Amino acid sequence: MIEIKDLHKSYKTGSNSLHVLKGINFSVAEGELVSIMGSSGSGKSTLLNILGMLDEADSGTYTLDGVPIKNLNEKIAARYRNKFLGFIFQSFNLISYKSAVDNVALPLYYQGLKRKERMDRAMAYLEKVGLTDWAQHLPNELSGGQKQRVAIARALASDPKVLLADEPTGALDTKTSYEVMDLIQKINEEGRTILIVTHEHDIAEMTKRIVNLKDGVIIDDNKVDQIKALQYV
Ligand SMILES: Nc1ncnc2c1ncn2[C@@H]1O[C@H](COP(=O)(O)OP(=O)(O)OP(=O)(O)O)[C@@H](O)[C@H]1O
Repeated sequence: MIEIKDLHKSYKTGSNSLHVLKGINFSVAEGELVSIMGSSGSGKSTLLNILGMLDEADSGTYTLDGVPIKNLNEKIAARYRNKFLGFIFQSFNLISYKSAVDNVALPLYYQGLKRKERMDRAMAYLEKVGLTDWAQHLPNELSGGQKQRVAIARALASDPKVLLADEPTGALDTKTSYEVMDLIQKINEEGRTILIVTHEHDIAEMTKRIVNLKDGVIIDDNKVDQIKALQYV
């Protein structure tokens, strides 16, 4: 589903250049649930932004569902992004003056769906995340966990092949974080490929594979089952 080879990325600030990704190689098969871990500044968000086609690498290759992502014009890139990728953010990024159902339905408007179809689909995804009764509420009437559920429903509504989540539990308390991760696991079990950036070990251990970044390189990449088995040796 995802294949990246020898990816490099630097940021230029004035006369300085900061080499953030220094030759990243990894692939993610369809249906995987992967977390990307690493300390602050290790390049996690930079990598996720490139995977999300929100930014481009300086060199290396990125192939998404067999399609090389490079030098696509903005229109084609946007179409690919909408078709293949769904995004979940730490701060939910809901539109404050729109109800839960309208937030979920909004991306479907840009896909050209008619109002009734948008609303039916948005309600179906709200039901999936357990928020049918909250459809008409505004974001500020919802708890953090509920807001993230709305954001997950919105990400799913356009039926992307891959979900990319940047610290999806970063703004939530522990109990709510686990509930959101339970939902993410359920969505993954239905076959959706999911990548999560997190700096929390217990959250990463609720995925199936942990990729560890340090100073712009992958220092280890292991299945969670194997990590857990080793903890008991
Ligand atoms: N647009 C930018 N311009 C300049 N430097 C940047 C830019 N974005 C990120 N950086 C720098 O690149 C490095 C990696 O940032 P990145 O956000 O990818 O790290 P991270 O692992 O996600 O960190 P955190 O856990 O704190 O979010 C940091 O030193 C950061 O300051």
